[in-house]
Amino acid sequence: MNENWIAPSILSANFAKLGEDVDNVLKAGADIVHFDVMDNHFVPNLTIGPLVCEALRKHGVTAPIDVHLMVEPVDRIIPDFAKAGASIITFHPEASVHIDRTLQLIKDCGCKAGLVFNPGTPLHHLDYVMDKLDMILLMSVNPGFGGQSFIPSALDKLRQVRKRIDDSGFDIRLEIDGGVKTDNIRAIKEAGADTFVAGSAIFSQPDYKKVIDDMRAELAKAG
Ligand SMILES: O=C(CO)[C@@H](O)[C@H](O)COP(=O)(O)O
Ligand SMILES: [Fe+2]
Repeated sequence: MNENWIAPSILSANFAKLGEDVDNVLKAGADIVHFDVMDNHFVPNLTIGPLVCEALRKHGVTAPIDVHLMVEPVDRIIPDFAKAGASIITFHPEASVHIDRTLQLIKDCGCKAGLVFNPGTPLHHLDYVMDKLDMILLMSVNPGFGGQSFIPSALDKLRQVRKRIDDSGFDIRLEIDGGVKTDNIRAIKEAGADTFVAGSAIFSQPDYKKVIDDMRAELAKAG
């Protein structure tokens, strides 16, 4: 796999032809599929669940599926997503009463596990669980919708988390989600991210390959 993962958010894909759209974005060079799950309770929007994840697997999608849970409570739905073919499952600490238990549940189900931080969520939730994390996802918009603008304070937060990961010595991906575009991806990489969710930036364009190639070219310039 590439060192930098491009993760198209299928929230901005065409749901009327989702399998085909996911095939096309993977063919265009995407590394993983970012799968946004919203419950109209934890966030003000309603999207897709395990049945759609399973349908993508049955359709033939073999790339990792990165399930971003924006639901509360989280534990009940985790085994269903694992059975449906999820590879990575991330959740927000506000949505779980026992984050260590939820992380362990994800791992016991055979998936990689991660925590998601909203722009205003402090990082202390990382304090005692670094050894259980495969991914840390920082939101650079408030969750619920695609197509929002990148919140600049996420860059400083990325730098802080990059240091925490490097100091820990654990192998943890650092993912950024919200408002990622060709013109800011380099600064985001330089702040420490290695996994880049992009929804509207990719799916709003007719040529997915051009956007992904342009993003990789920007990433290659990062110092
Ligand atoms: O989790 C979310 C929104 O809650 C994201 O994954 C968005 O879907 C990203 O979309 P863009 O900001 O890239 O359009
Ligand atoms: Fe997301």
